[in-house]
Amino acid sequence: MPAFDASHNELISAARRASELAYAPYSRFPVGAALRTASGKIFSGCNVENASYGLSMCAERNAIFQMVAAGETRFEAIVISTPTQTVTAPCGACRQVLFEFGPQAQVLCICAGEACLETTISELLPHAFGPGNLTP
Ligand SMILES: O=c1ccn([C@H]2C[C@H](O)[C@@H](CO)O2)c(=O)[nH]1
Ligand SMILES: [Zn+2]
Repeated sequence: MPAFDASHNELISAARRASELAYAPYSRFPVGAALRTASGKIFSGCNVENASYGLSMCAERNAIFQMVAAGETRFEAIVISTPTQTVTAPCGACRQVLFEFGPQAQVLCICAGEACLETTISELLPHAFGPGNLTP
């Protein structure tokens, strides 16, 4: 079954809710992310910026870190939500971190407009470097 069939509505609501909690006073670009783990749990995150701009953290990585801190290391699907007219796909740093914990994961990017992007980590990060490369 495709990863977005069963509970995509729940993930979409969680990602939208998360974007409302974004701390983005500098970019004014709120992002929310919500992922579903292999065990069926949902974790979400928003972007959290800082006056020292470079310390800002993306929504996607915050959602991943919530998952890991709760004892899970595998996710199957992630929704990324922005209140814009065009969709936002994860940045390069997030693609790398997403690959670590969900190399087969489905990715759905949604926005306030009609546009959406349904893709995969492997499509977003082809020929990825990952844990498998470290084993001889
Ligand atoms: O996929 C993305 C792209 C950007 N941001 C955040 C980082 C920064 O706080 C703001 C503008 O880049 O949006 C995310 O959270 N996820
Ligand atoms: Zn990012």
